[in-house]
Amino acid sequence: MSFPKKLNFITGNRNKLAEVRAIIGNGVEIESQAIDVPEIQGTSEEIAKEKSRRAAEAIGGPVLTEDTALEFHALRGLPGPYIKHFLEALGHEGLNKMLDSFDDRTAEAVCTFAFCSGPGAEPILFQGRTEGVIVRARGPAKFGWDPIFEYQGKTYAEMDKEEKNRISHRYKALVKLQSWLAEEHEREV
Ligand SMILES: O=c1[nH]c(=O)c2ncn([C@@H]3O[C@H](COP(=O)(O)OP(=O)(O)OP(=O)(O)O)[C@@H](O)[C@H]3O)c2[nH]1
Ligand SMILES: [Mg+2]
Repeated sequence: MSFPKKLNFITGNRNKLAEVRAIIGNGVEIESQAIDVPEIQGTSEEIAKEKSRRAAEAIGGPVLTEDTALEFHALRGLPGPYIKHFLEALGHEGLNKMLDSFDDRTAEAVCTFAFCSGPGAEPILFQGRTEGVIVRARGPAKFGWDPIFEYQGKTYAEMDKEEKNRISHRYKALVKLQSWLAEEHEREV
């Protein structure tokens, strides 16, 4: 497989795209198409893989996709990859209330990128995790559940962009993706 000089990040989420571009910098060109790829049920890994397979089929070429999960430890990992629907239905306060009867409010933000080199190819996964605590909303509500995910005393929403992008689940996954890209490049030259 030839080393991808450009990545076509298929996502309907503009905030994800902005963070990916900010974290990757000038290393690799990130193109994007906002195609709505149907998402299956399953683990984060299964969902991420299938999303990239379907995106590769849809555009007939190499793609990068990403799936984000928010795992509440007290709920044994739920809502996990279904956080989007829980957030839409319950909002920040509803997600907090889900944990009010538990002592444990810890959670993990999980980002799983999948690179699929084309229709029929097996996707490769790059996962990053950041541990935090679910708190009552603090900070501007610009991106999903950022205001209720606290990491070392600050919610993601209270951090400036650079600060979040140095410690986030997405940053950690992109470090792995970038080192894979560098290895592929080494192999080619
Ligand atoms: O506060 C947040 N900080 C983040 O860093 C973050 N990353 C994702 N999300 C939200 O979590 C759900 C994942 O669902 P998701 O992975 O299916 O994403 P999506 O459907 O928006 O886009 P995509 O599937 O087209 O890529 C969606 O509600 C996203 O808005 C975040 N919220
Ligand atoms: Mg989605």
